[in-house]
Amino acid sequence: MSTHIGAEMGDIAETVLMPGDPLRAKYVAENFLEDVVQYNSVRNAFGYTGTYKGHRVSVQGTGMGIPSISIYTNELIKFFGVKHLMRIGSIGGFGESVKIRDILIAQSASTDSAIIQNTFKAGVIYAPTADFNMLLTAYEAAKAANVPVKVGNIFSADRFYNDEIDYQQLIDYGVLGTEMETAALYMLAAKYGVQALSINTVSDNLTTGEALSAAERQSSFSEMMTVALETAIKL
Ligand SMILES: O=P(O)(O)O[C@H]1O[C@H](CO)[C@@H](O)[C@H]1O
Ligand SMILES: O=c1cc[nH]c(=O)[nH]1
Repeated sequence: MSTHIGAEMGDIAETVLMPGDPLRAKYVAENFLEDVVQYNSVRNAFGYTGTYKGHRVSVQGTGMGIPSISIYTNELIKFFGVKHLMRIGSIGGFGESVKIRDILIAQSASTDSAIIQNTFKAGVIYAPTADFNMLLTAYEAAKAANVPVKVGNIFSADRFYNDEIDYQQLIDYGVLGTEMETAALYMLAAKYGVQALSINTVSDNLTTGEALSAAERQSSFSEMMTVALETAIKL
């Protein structure tokens, strides 16, 4: 048992899917997993373990933002022995070439969060990076499922509402979209010697103003979950 996860060692699989929204964790458990056991309801950050095609997989809601995902990442690794952490998130796309419903796999994550400066000594700007084996496996799973997928740098923002940031500069430097967790996930996975990947469905586009309806969001997210689960069983 840890401060924010009311489970025992062994209750959580070595591979954990990590949506920000706890209700997305519930949706995955109810629609994609078999023999499901709910192991966490502390703060309504729902966590479940079940099987997918006979392989044990867990899914844990992480909440929004770097402070929140950092709590769950630390506890999953340190208290429950998790080895593969896979964010399944939503993301705002940048530029006209990033389409609604595209899946963006984060090869790396830039950030305006202070976690990098607070971790490394002055002068070092660490680059949080995906595990290559997980990334390659997920990319191949997306291609096999004929799902539109792009791989590259994303931006893990400290603020959802930010009218002071220069999004155009990020676009000019090839950043694909913005969410709020991946940089911390990758940095902490590296710190503890485990593997992490962030897979995100484009729910809206900050350049074009397009956005998915709630119903469209659900079916598009299902494609991401299939990619994530097909990846999980190959690790
Ligand atoms: O849909 P999730 O996984 O929560 O991810 C995105 O959505 C939230 C903001 O609405 C942030 O957590 C952001 O990263
Ligand atoms: O953090 C996020 C997630 C989805 N869309 C955004 O614009 N930002």
